[in-house]
Amino acid sequence: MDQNQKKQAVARAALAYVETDTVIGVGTGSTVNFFIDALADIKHKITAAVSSSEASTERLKKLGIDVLSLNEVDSLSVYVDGADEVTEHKHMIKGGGAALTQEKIVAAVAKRFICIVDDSKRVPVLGKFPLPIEVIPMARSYVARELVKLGGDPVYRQGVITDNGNVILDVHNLDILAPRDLEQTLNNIPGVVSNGIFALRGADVVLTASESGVATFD
Ligand SMILES: O=C[C@H](O)[C@H](O)[C@H](O)COP(=O)(O)O
Repeated sequence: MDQNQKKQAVARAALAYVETDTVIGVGTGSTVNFFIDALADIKHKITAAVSSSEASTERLKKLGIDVLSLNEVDSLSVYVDGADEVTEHKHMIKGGGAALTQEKIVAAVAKRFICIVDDSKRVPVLGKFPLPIEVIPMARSYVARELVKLGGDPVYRQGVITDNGNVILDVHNLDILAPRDLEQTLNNIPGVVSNGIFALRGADVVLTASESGVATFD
């Protein structure tokens, strides 16, 4: 099974968490793209979707799935999204596709977060994947200096502007042994819009595809 087949298998497994007649939250990325494609087969089952990026909104709409703005809904039954890294504590790094801020907001509204990954994303400790941080453009250099003080090695993601009009710093070499503390510390730096640690609100269920099938961890 190649990586795309694993992504497709785990995306299809997530359909079991889609509740009838509810609005669901949809993440961003290559794994979620397989989920959106699979969702099209059962689109009559849901009321609509709330999306975490322009890319996912476009894909959902193309497949005839209604997309609502988050301000139009009070609750989401479930949020389905991929991750760049996930631990056994269901803490994640996200934002490889620069969609972290809207992903974090949509996930916060959802009753359950279903994380869908292939086995290459499972890690014992977060941090090998450079940690994405969305930053207000005029604060970029200041935030970078603060990140160096925290022991990180920030790299400006050239040519990328987020859906919110901001920039991304990818932080290498951070020791993420206490993800909830670091998530909070990073949130407190003026100019940081959000950071890619999802630990204060981690996943509720992690579905992992490997050669032997899809494993559920909840
Ligand atoms: O900003 C992007 C998101 O956090 C993605 O969910 C994450 O990067 C995983 O993407 P993929 O499924 O393409 O590996």
